[in-house]
Amino acid sequence: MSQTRVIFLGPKGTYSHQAALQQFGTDSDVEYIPTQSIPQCFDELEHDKEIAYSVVPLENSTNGQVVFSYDLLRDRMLQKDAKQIGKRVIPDLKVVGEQYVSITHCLLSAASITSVDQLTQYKHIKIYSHPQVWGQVTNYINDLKTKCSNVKFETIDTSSTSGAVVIAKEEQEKLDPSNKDTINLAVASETAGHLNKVNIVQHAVNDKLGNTTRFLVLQRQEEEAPSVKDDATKVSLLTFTIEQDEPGSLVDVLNILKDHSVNMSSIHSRPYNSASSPRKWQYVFFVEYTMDTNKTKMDAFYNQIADKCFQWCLWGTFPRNERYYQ
Ligand SMILES: O=C(O)C(=O)C[C@]1(C(=O)O)C=C[C@@H](O)C=C1
Repeated sequence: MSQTRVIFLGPKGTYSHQAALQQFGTDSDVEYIPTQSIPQCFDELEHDKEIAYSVVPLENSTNGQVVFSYDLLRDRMLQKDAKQIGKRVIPDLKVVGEQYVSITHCLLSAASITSVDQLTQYKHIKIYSHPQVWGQVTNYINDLKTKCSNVKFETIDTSSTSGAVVIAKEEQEKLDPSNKDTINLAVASETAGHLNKVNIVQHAVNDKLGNTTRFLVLQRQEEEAPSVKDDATKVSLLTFTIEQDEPGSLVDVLNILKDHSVNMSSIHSRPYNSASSPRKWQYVFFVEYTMDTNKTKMDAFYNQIADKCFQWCLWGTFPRNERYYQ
């Protein structure tokens, strides 16, 4: 049986890897292929027909949008050569699922320390992690700085959390084991720590318990989406732009959801600057909503959306993750 190839932000041991495993399981007919960056998770799925799915982070319960992913969706709706039918953009990718991963960050070290108290003996502490993490461990890092007030601190962005463990370990192994000048640490999952055989200096360092990241499962538009139970609650993700100088133009769009008893679950925006417009600062809006497809007249709903938008794109209608919401 041919393997289902799934790409995710690697290396193995990232929270994205965990999300992919939650979605597709550990059967031998699934091949998990790590990528170097979130943009690659979009590009490779679009261009490599051997890849079936991609799993990307979208938002975190502590520090909100993973803007890297939002901007990749935004840019695809706005790109000049996007396939368009009237005002509707038809993207090359669609959303077919979601996963929620409990994010429990650990402080990891390749040096032979096992307690934060031992950090005060160093002159320079370098901590590596994915930029989305810093907003989830702000208080923890500040407390560490207070505890090690005479130590120089440096936080360094990496392409992923488990990638941070690999780099911190490589940097630490360049130093003499007796060195007490610099120590290289990482903030990542316990799994990433075990995979890279490094010490867990401290468990659960995220500021908020229940810290969760939501991931989207992407597929190429033309592929057949996985089957969905008829009674499943379905979520839709819609992006759109409006004539922003028309007062009430955003409300006009949101009123369409209200008029059709569509329940909006989230709204976000991301700025963009269109060279073709005299306006310097515009927004793409992202709304997610659940609807009872037996009650909502879908054609009328989307025709009215089209009337009120400048451009719009339906990224997918996919099953709500029942395990997370039960
Ligand atoms: O670096 C990882 O482990 C990822 O899966 C990326 C990512 C993110 O971009 O938000 C996912 C979950 C965490 O919030 C931290 C990083």
